[in-house]
Amino acid sequence: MTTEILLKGVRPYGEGDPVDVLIADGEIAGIGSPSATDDAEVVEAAGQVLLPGFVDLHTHLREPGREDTETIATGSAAAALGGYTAVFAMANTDPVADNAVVVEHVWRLGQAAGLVDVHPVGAVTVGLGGEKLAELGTMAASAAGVRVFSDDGKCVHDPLLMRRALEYSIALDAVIAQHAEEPRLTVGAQAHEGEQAARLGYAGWPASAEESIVARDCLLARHAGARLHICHVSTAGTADVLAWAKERGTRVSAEVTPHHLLLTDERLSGYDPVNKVNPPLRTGADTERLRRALADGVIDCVATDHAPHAVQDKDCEWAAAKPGMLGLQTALSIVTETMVRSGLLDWRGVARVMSERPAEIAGLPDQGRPIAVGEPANLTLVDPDAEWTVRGAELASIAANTPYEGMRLPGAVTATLLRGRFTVREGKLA
Ligand SMILES: NC(=O)N[C@@H](CC(=O)O)C(=O)O
Ligand SMILES: [Zn+2]
Ligand SMILES: [Zn+2]
Repeated sequence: MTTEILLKGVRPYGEGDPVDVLIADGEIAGIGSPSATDDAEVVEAAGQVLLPGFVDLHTHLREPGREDTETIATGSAAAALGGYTAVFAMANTDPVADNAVVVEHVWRLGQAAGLVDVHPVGAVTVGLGGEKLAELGTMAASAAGVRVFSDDGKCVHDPLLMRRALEYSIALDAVIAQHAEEPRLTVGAQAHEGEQAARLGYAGWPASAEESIVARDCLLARHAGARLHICHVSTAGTADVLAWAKERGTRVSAEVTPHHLLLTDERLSGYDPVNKVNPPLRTGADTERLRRALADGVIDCVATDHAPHAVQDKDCEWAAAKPGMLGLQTALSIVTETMVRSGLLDWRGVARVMSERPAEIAGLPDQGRPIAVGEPANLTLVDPDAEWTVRGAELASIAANTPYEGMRLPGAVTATLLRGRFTVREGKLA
């Protein structure tokens, strides 16, 4: 038998009076004033909020291929420190995760690291080439049990191929996650198409390049009766399209990143490529609409799009820099800032958008579960009153490309439990 853990004085979902929560054998064994054995590990957690462990549908762990920027072990550490108990690792590695061998490799490395369940996302097309469907069936049947497929980084822009992928996904009970970017509309694009890009002289990435693909794919998914997930929604217009599609019963879900909830293209005046990301930072009106869409369920969940990059790929001229920013260790704080402090979500709502909905979308039976006796102890403890200052060099990722460098942020993850075992304790890896 494993040692029991007693979390003292926590508030599940930030609601009601403080209770003690007993964890034994990987499960929640008691809530209220349960009695623990003498050798139980007691954690004084007065005032802290207990949430189901976070689930990230969108992360880039860079292994295999770019282990100089992140590995599955270092990315797992960043995830656990960020309160995550499961993450989905995108397929745009080198080699691409477009076959059973690569996805099984990623799954096994994640289990060996043991800090978070790393679920590989399988590529939709061979080599992310957008020309030929990958073997979705063998990836689904592999030890990794892939249920989320995406060419993220690239858009599956051929409508016939997208239609076939959606049709094929039904039999696998899988979901196709689309990076919505019509490539013909974003040739050479460097920034959100608008006043700011015009002022800085950057080729623009128009909102319609995202919205047109989202609308098209909602129609394709509805026609096929398949499940579609939209990656990193970045525009107000996409929220409108999603609201319309959901109203008419389309099986579509969507995620928004913390950075698209907080940051705008006004940041680009500093010419610092740390702010370069795909899709680009949009306008204040977009962030406002995205926050409301997340609060009212038009957007289902938060996903980090954690995208580590090497110094030489970021510390260079804007046009040559790679798009993407770190996100795993700052997500909870950005959500606290944009959604909780603003009054748009309570902690019950945070549990929904950071744990329950992503677990449902990906079909994970043991994640995003209620905080109740007999449920698996995949849990996150949050200090809602804590503040901390972001230092890229201190984050667990190998890369340090955080856009929040030096910012003071609210909300801190103090502990994470995976199947009843601490992966993080007192804010540090256990
Ligand atoms: N978001 C990004 O700007 N970059 C991602 C790819 C992606 O999510 O499209 C990456 O892999 O670096
Ligand atoms: Zn993408
Ligand atoms: Zn991505």
